[in-house]
Amino acid sequence: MSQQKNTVVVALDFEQQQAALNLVSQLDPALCRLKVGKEMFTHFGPGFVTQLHKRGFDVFLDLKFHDIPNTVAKAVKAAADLGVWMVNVHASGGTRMMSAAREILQPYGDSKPLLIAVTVLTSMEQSDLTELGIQLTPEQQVLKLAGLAQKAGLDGVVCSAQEAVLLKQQFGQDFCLVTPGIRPASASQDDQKRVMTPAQAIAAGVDYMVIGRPITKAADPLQALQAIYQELAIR
Ligand SMILES: O=c1ccn([C@@H]2O[C@H](COP(=O)(O)O)[C@@H](O)[C@H]2O)c(=O)[nH]1
Repeated sequence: MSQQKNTVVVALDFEQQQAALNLVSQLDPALCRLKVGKEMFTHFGPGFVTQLHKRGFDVFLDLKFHDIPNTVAKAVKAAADLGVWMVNVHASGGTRMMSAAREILQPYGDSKPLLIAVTVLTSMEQSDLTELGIQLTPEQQVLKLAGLAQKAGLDGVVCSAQEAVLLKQQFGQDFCLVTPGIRPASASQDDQKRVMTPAQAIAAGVDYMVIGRPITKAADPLQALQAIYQELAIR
């Protein structure tokens, strides 16, 4: 288990910018990274990301781009120009789309963001795939999409921690696994389906755990984050 990594990425999903900044002011860039998703980016735009950067945080821009290759590549370039630490696209956009996203980042060299592909959303279970006409289990579908992401040269995938052991075996330790759907044992599952506790996720080998509501809706968010690290016994 890594003693160094800043493994928790706090998902900032707030309607009010000030509410998010109030939480951020309690946090430390040495303790966690931050994720900005569709809700806050649609409300507050790149300026919100810049504010987080000015406070010293690494930002995962979780916009899950899914479009034609040219459009996705240009959007990924815009994210790189914004200076984000991590950006993502949907693996179901296909290998050509993912390759275009990777290629446009090449001129950024060492300063390019990690480029990650979303496999099967952690809110989805077998019946959701069946409804879409996909005859594979979530694990099989994740494996298939992760294979496409690796072939396209991406840095890793968003998946459930439930798939982590298999993915690390299949694609190697350097293939980065980013896992939402993390729930401390006492927390509500909310709309997540494929969940694991923080300790289970780390034991399974995930690199970064995305955690939102169990921290952001807690009466004392900093205490909730610290309790997660205590559970992992790495802080
Ligand atoms: O498969 C996915 C991909 C992204 N997410 C995002 O992660 C957070 C999870 O928040 P919680 O409050 O901890 O459920 C949220 O921003 C999602 O958009 C995901 O959950 N699953």
